[in-house]
Amino acid sequence: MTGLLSSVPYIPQSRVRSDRVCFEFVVRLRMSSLEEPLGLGDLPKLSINRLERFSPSACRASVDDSNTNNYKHRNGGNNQTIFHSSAHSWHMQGQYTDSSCNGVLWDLPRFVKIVEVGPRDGLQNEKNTVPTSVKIELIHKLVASGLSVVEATSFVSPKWVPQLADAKDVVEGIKHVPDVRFPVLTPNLRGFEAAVAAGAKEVAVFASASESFSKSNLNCTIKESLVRYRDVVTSAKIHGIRIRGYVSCVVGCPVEGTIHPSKVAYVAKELYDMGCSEISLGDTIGVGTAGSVLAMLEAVMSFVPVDKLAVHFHDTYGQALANILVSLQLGINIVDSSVSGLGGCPYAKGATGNVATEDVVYMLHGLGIETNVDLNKLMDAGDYISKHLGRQSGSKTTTALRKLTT
Ligand SMILES: CC(C)(COP(=O)([O-])OP(=O)([O-])OC[C@H]1O[C@@H](n2cnc3c(N)ncnc32)[C@H](O)[C@@H]1OP(=O)([O-])[O-])[C@@H](O)C(=O)NCCC(=O)NCCSC(=O)C[C@@](C)(O)CC(=O)[O-]
Repeated sequence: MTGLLSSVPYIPQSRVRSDRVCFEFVVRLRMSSLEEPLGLGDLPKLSINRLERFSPSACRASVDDSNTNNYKHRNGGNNQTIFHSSAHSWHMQGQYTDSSCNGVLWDLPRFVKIVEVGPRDGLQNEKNTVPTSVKIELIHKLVASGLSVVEATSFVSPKWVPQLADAKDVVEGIKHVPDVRFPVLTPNLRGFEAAVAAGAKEVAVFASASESFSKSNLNCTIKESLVRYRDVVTSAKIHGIRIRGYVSCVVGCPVEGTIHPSKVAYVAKELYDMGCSEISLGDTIGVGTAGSVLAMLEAVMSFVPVDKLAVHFHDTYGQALANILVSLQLGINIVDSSVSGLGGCPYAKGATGNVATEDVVYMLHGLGIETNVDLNKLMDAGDYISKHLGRQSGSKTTTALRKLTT
């Protein structure tokens, strides 16, 4: 038993509670000795869903000096204010009160990398196929706003996702754009090879923590998908191509309901161990809350370093920003989002769009966190695609700000 206990990972004491250690021990033990991930009934009844009270560590030094006066300096000057300066001071970017230092907001990252998934996740679910030229123009506008990673399209079966059947042409239309990363989704080696042939320099594979969702999204079991992805990763390494791994249904599945954190940890660890450089955790149907997301992240963080994790929230229940905030507090600094809140998965009925990038940027800038994104230009990109789709932006920030300025 002592030998087994030594395999429990070191956990900083400030973040330890005995039930968490026990939980991690059981997960690790199970993962090291069994091929299958844990089932819901496998674990002793642990109170992992109770919110752990982290002892607030010292606030970031930058919080002390963050206010609207120095925000311009901290943010490179591209987002000082986006309104007429006379009124609406509550909207000022980067505004703090002293409460940010009293332990309510602590340990937030200084910079968050936003992975814009609108052109892929956003458009894959549209009823009417968006013309290639519109997709390319949208990507250019997103890049112009300062976004440095834009997931462009998918090399999946056009029978499964006809909306993205023009993947090759989209990649062709953006490949001259410098200094921006354009990952594309690949479900198998065939998709990977097509992506590379088209000129893609970065790909993403997507597994699921739910067996049912894996079947409906990829037509294979979780295990089979991981075998496929091992081939993709091997090939990606040969080509020197960076590869991201997604885990879908990290909190809930449209068929299975609640997904246990250990199942998510299992798939995330497999993807990380095979060589994915970043693991994006997707709440595909947007059912997570800060409580369930915290439990899930803690389980995953026992196996994957926090700086390799990204979060990907759909906003079906309006919880996405709260979930992002709790993720930031745990140390995650990569956030996926979709311009205008576009999106949804064709194989996840009822799921609405991703959290709107505009709303994420508004929140992050309000917290004094840098993104290098210009909110005005981002809203222009959102207006462009919303106009094309013939509907209002799904971003609350855009809706509110447009009301102020028109
Ligand atoms: C995996 C497959 C292909 C299996 O599909 P299958 O039907 O089991 O496999 P298959 O090998 O029989 O192939 C079916 C047909 O597709 C072709 N095919 C096969 N592979 C490719 C390829 N790469 N590119 C182009 N064509 C391909 C293949 O050649 C064949 O054509 P046919 O012979 O009938 O004419 C299919 O299930 C598929 O494409 N699934 C993708 C579904 C998808 O894109 N879902 C949305 C993305 S995931 C998501 O949104 C979640 C995420 C990532 O955002 C995170 C979150 O929100 O939580």
